[in-house]
Amino acid sequence: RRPKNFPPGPFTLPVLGNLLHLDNPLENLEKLRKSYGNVFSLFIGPRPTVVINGLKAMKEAIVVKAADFSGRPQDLLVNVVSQRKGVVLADYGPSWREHRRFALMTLRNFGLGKKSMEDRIHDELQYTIKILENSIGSTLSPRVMFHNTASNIICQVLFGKRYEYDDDVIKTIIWSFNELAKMANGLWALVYDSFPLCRNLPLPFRRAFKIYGSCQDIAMRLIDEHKKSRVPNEPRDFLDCYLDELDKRGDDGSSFSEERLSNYILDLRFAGTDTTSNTLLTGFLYLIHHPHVQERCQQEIDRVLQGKDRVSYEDRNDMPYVQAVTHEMQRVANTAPLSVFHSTTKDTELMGYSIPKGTMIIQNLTSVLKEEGQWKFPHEFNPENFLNEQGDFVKPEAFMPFSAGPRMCLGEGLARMELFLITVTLLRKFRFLWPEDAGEPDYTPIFGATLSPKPYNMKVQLRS
Ligand code: HEM
Repeated sequence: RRPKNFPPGPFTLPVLGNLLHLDNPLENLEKLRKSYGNVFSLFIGPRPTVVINGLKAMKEAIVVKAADFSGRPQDLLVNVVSQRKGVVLADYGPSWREHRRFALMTLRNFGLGKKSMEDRIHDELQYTIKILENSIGSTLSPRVMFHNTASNIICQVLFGKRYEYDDDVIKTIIWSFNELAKMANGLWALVYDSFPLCRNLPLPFRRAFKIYGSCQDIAMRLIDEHKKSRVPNEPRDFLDCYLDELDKRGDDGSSFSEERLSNYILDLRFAGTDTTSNTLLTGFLYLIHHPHVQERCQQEIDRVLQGKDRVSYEDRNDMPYVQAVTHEMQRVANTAPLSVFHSTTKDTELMGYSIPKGTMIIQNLTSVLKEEGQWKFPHEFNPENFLNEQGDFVKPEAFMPFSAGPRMCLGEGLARMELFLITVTLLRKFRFLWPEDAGEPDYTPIFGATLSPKPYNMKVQLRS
């Protein structure tokens, strides 16, 4: 039963609630939005859930009433498996806040350290360039390449280390997180989430605990290695910074601990890899099929960089067109279409509806990134969405791929730097083409933990 003045929604089935509506989530949520408006409700099994659509309702919830809407559901399989620690799934409260603040400050300070964030990105790009150079004259599937680039950049930031793709550590982490993502979207997670009495039974969801445990063992080994080789107060990476912070805090009862660090680095590695790599993968698919956009970027890049040996993040201010393109790549990639689920922290209201404490909240970011009235060309790939009449770069309010408010993506700065530096470096050196025998491109995305394009191949040419 819907509580009094709860947002409207479709008829619910016993036990299943509205699960059948989530079969093809993005399409079905759009249909429901058309029937019930920008704020509607669903039952995921027995769990009441409110779906928020469109810029106006989204802002009211996550910006204006930020504190009311910034919780995370705490009793889903994924939370229990990750022990409600880390940062992505941690509930709104002092320990989440402390950890979030620490990560933001640490990531920002990397720009000032011996090896800046830009250096780390450029170092990794040398490997990407080598792969592309070796592929000239043949075709290449860019999925593994972009995934490896994004994974190694975040690993360099977190552990000061890069991994070859066949390294056992990274293979285990990738495999484990893929399995966990599949399980989180599958039937057994639903049984776990909906029927608490089943939780202690030896059912297949117990495998998730084992898989997460093996990742945590790897994280603990990395922490031990760092403890042996570190010089206090001379941090090489994020992990060293956290260990310095632990020294500083001592046993003051704060929420910082080695165990929490292991959850934390797994969270950051996970949140910072598929998101960036799938954005690049989709972005390059569109660039390949819009050669005039690729060429215009190359002209701007050549003009601004001239004899410079590499692009710096500062250069973006002189490249309005490239900026518009990287933002448009993100808008169409729509990599985290339903954000990360939120939860209400107290009884509250949204657009006149009453929403009780503990209600699960789904932010339909797709509905904002493609909202008619907010964009010049909501349904096509067109960098003009980010350019004004004078050709200056402008960012509309509805550009929300990182969400907004206090839970907004913590890696936004790093992700934006990566997208700009990688796109410019690769477009400066190469031309990307569609293989003649590849048929028509299929832009239909695959829905998973993040949205990704279907696998595709590309051809690479060296620019003279
Ligand atoms: C194009 C790349 C990326 C996109 C589109 C993206 C998108 C998002 C979105 C939509 C959220 C949920 C915000 C909310 O709940 O309201 C999020 C959260 C988060 N992201 Fe990202 N992200 C990207 C890259 C990264 C990177 C590189 C990192 C690593 C440093 C990262 C770390 C995080 C963390 C830690 C959170 C949880 C924040 C919290 O709960 O306080 N993300 N991201």
